Amino acid sequence: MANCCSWVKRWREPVRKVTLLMVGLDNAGKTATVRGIQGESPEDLAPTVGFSKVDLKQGKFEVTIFDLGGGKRIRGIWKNYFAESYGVIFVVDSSDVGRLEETKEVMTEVLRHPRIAGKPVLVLANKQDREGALAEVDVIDYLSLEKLVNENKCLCQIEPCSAILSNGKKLDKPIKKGLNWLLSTIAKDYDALNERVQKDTTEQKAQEEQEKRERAERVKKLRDEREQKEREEAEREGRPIADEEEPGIMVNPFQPITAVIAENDEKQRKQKERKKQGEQAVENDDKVQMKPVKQLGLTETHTNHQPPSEGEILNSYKTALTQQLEQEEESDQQTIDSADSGK
Ligand SMILES: Nc1nc2c(ncn2[C@@H]2O[C@H](COP(=O)(O)OP(=O)(O)OP(=O)(O)O)[C@@H](O)[C@H]2O)c(=O)[nH]1
Ligand SMILES: [Mg+2]
Repeated sequence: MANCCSWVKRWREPVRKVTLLMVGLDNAGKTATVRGIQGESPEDLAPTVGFSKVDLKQGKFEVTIFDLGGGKRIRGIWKNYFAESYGVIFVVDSSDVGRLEETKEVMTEVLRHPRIAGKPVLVLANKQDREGALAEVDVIDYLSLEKLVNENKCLCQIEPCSAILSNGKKLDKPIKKGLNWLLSTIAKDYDALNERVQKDTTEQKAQEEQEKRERAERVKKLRDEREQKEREEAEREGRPIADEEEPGIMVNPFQPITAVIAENDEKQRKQKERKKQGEQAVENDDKVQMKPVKQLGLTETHTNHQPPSEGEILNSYKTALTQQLEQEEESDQQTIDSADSGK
């Protein structure tokens, strides 16, 4: 009867969405672990550049696991995933004693982060199949794990395991046990965790938006300053202001300089030709009828449409190049932003 009641209770439980973070140093075995959880063989692994996202169903849970790259240069993006995580899986290479100090530093930083502290943590002491791998107690000792989780009020379980032993059909038992512990711990405190996740993610989004706005303003300010400087320089040197120049000599910033020079040479040649034809026309007109210069407007027109000097060409090329660099800088920044936000 009791069994029946608990089955009904479980059956009536709503489906819960849970996001988990898989972190740890590079080469610890995170991707191998995730592959096993997915029911795949942990073969042909390559270092994770950025992150990979895995969705799976575990009983009443719809689980999303973010397998984050552990390389030194990638660790900076981890914090972008803290807000939305309900729990953490920290994978440790128990056979690499030389990196346990680094592991400890990284783990300390993660657990004491305000968006992680207080959340449940599963530590997988991986690569137990390797000779010389540290036993569970030694890993706890090396990492001062008890102190660390107590200080940060994280519920914690450690499982000695071997991700490599999962084989498509069967997940390494300790990993399975650990995952079950993590999900049931989250389930017990789901409402509070969920509320915290919603609040933290909203705050993080607002913060990201604010940073984006500030960055856009900084870029705009830089551009305005540059344009102002260019205007002043142009005024001082008595040459036309860049954006008021004839659009014909505006250079396509994606062309090589040789193509730009050739294009401008061609323009100059055509202008010279037009000028010559114009002069001939005037001469012919003169023969027929003398017209006042003002009416012809020839002198004025020629002054305005004189072929650009080499300096002007170089200047316009410089402007175009600066604009291109600025665009590249902006798009670089956007690439960094999207890598940062990771999604
Ligand atoms: N012997 C042994 N090797 C393992 C085990 N788990 C992973 N490996 C190996 O360790 C190497 C790194 O595994 P990954 O899963 O790619 O490591 P990772 O933590 O995802 O590394 P990054 O993506 O660089 O952060 C691979 O060659 C795996 O085959 C294990 O339990 N035992
Ligand atoms: Mg990986």
